[in-house]
Amino acid sequence: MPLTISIIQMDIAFGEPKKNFLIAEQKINETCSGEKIDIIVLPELWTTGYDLTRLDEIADKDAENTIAFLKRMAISYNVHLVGGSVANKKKNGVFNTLIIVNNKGELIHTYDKLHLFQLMDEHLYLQSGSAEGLFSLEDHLFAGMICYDIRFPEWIRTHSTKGAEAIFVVAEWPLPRLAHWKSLLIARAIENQCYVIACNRAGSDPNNIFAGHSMIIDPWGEILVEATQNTSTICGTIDMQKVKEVRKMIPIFADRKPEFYS
Ligand SMILES: O=C(O)CCC(=O)C(=O)O
Repeated sequence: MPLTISIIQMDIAFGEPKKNFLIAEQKINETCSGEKIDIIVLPELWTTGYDLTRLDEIADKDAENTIAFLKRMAISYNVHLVGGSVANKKKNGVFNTLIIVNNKGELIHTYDKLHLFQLMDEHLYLQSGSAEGLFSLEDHLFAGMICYDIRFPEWIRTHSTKGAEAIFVVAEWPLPRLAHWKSLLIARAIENQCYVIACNRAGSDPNNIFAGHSMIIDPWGEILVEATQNTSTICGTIDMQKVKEVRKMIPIFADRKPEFYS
């Protein structure tokens, strides 16, 4: 059964979680007031932005507020949420955590960003995760990835060889590397023969202008929908039959020779 996805490419108020919860709620309300949406996607660090020096103060303790918010949205609008990532303050530090909640309001999975991006000082303020991003919704296996993770094809492959049919990417990807964003996302879709559903943020913060250009790419590498650089919500439909067809036509998973790869 095809699934309709809504990607919320929002601007993020720097270091202001309260404001960002209001923005997200309004956008979720707007996108759910039209056609039936199955899955909503939010961007990376959407409650705080990259206000890293204040994380101790503004990070969400055990992501409690964010999880409660996502559960409330999921039940109110009967929608699954790949609820973006947030600064998540645990006992052993602050993590960049992606949260998935299903349309019954159940917490399905959390994934802590594995690869920390040194160019934006993440390694100085955040802890690296240690577990996979696989999760299941509507009887399909998906994977959640965060921004810089897409530069590590082996990490995405770890998930596609375990059966992921779509990769959800949440990001705050800066404008100067827009060409990398597009090329990497398309490459990940083609080489893993899966959908790539990528949600970037819009706007700017004191250090960066962000690229926007959220998109949905099919398993053949075709872009189905793509946002501009501006704040917007884009919708598209994915059909897992297409994943089966492409994987049958060019059976790369059967043809792999992992014994030769280091
Ligand atoms: O890899 C890049 O160029 C951007 C990565 C990034 O912005 C992030 O991981 O937050």
